[in-house]
Amino acid sequence: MMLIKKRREMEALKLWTNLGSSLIALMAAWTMLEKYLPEQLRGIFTRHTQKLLAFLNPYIKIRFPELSGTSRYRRSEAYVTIHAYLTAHTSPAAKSLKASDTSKDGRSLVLSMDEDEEVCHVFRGVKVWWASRKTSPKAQSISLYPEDDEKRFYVLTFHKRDREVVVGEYMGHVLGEGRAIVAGNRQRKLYSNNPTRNWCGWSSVAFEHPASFDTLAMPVKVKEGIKKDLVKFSQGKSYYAKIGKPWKRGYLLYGPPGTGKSTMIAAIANFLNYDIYNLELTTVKDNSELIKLLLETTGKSIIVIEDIDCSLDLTGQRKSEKKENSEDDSDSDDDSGGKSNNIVSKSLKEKEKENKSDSRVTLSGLLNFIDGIWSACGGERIIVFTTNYVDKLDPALIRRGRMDMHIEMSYCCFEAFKVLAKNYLDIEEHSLFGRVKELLAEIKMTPANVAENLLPKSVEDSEEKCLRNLVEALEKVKEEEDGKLKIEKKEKQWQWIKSVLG
Ligand SMILES: Nc1ncnc2c1ncn2[C@@H]1O[C@H](COP(=O)(O)OP(=O)(O)OP(=O)(O)O)[C@@H](O)[C@H]1O
Ligand SMILES: [Mg+2]
Repeated sequence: MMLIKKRREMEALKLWTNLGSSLIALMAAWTMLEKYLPEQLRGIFTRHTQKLLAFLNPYIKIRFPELSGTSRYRRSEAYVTIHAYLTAHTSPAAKSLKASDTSKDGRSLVLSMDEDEEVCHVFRGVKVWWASRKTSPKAQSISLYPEDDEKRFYVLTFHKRDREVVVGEYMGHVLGEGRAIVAGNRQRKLYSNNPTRNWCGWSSVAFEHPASFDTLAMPVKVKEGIKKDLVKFSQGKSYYAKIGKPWKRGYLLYGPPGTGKSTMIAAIANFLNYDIYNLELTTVKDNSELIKLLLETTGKSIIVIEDIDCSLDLTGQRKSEKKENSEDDSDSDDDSGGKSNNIVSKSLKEKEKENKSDSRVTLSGLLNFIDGIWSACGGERIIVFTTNYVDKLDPALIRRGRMDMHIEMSYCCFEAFKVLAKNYLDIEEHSLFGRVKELLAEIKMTPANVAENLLPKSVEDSEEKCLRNLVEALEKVKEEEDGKLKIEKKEKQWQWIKSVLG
């Protein structure tokens, strides 16, 4: 694609535009005059004037307003995409530029076309002109935020004989490339649902977690399997459409605390370049609020419910207790029918949260959220549940098809330790590795614990020192466990003697 800007052509275009404007002025004068003309003459004259205008001006204009028609504050996707495309392609040609510091790293300047700047592009021999414009607020109106009242838009002008190429191929090219640029520049976000008194919705911060699959300590085979599954999913738009399934996938991550479940979520988000919506179920009022939150999420995102086993009390028992407390507090969204409402049997953590939660979200509401009709809106979403107690979850919640992948995050094995040693100490081999391997085969230590022992505690700490710290910690755990085993053995022997002696 060639980029050129020819003054003469622009001037010719302006001439046509000016001519058009003069005719429009004439039309305006005519509108005033036509009141005084007889009815029959009025129609004829108007028709002919419009034909003359179309004949004299062979150019077609398409306007792309910044704000979409449906919402005053929502930027139109077409405008954003075109802006990205023009910013990438226009800067060398345009003479009047606007600088902003919104590049992804926040360090370099981004130059884009300034308002009232125009550029000419040639696409497959067809010339088009892009102009950046804005309309200012009416002089009489007073606004606290005058900038908000300015309406920006792009205007695309082309000859009517090129209409087919421009509207079809050229716009396809601009939107396709623009979307790719927007995706590449996108600052990913971490959303959380923070209800205030009158408002329930998502608030966001920039997502900057550095975790990746390379830094994740777990067996390579498992990691590769997950990566392949994610790639297949993210490229599966047409496949999902073909098999008639909403384009989403459920992951259940389970395992003891400190085995990397949350870290895995961050690694997935970084791997796929997705946003994260961290859903705190205990603050969701009821099932309809849950659906509302779902509908507000965008595609290319991961919806996370951490510690699903203690996020909510959905037990039938509690439900009836609640009803006793407030008879008229019936939940119209609770359409669970005969379905079991026992998501989990109560855990300690869950009991702790019990008093804090005013949520009336039910299991059926949650199932509806995961794969009801609404769940198909938006597409390209991954839903992740994490739990420390997978056995306590209701099988309906985690059955295949809902939670497609069940991934166990477990204690640190030697393979996982090697990843941590590479990350934390930048070493791949050491004489102490053999001892670490022996110990890890015998005792259970979480990756979080291993990582903490490997972390240098001062600038003087060498790799050797950190590895020794780990070996000492592992040996200490082994001693404790051996001691416990001895006591248990003695206890059993004592019980046996007691039973023999009667
Ligand atoms: N598999 C792992 N690979 C790399 N680092 C890990 C891994 N597991 C734990 N860590 C380290 O331990 C810290 C805690 O891990 P993380 O929060 O991911 O655990 P978790 O399984 O989510 O725990 P919880 O069940 O308590 O939420 C992380 O910040 C990370 O540094
Ligand atoms: Mg966690």
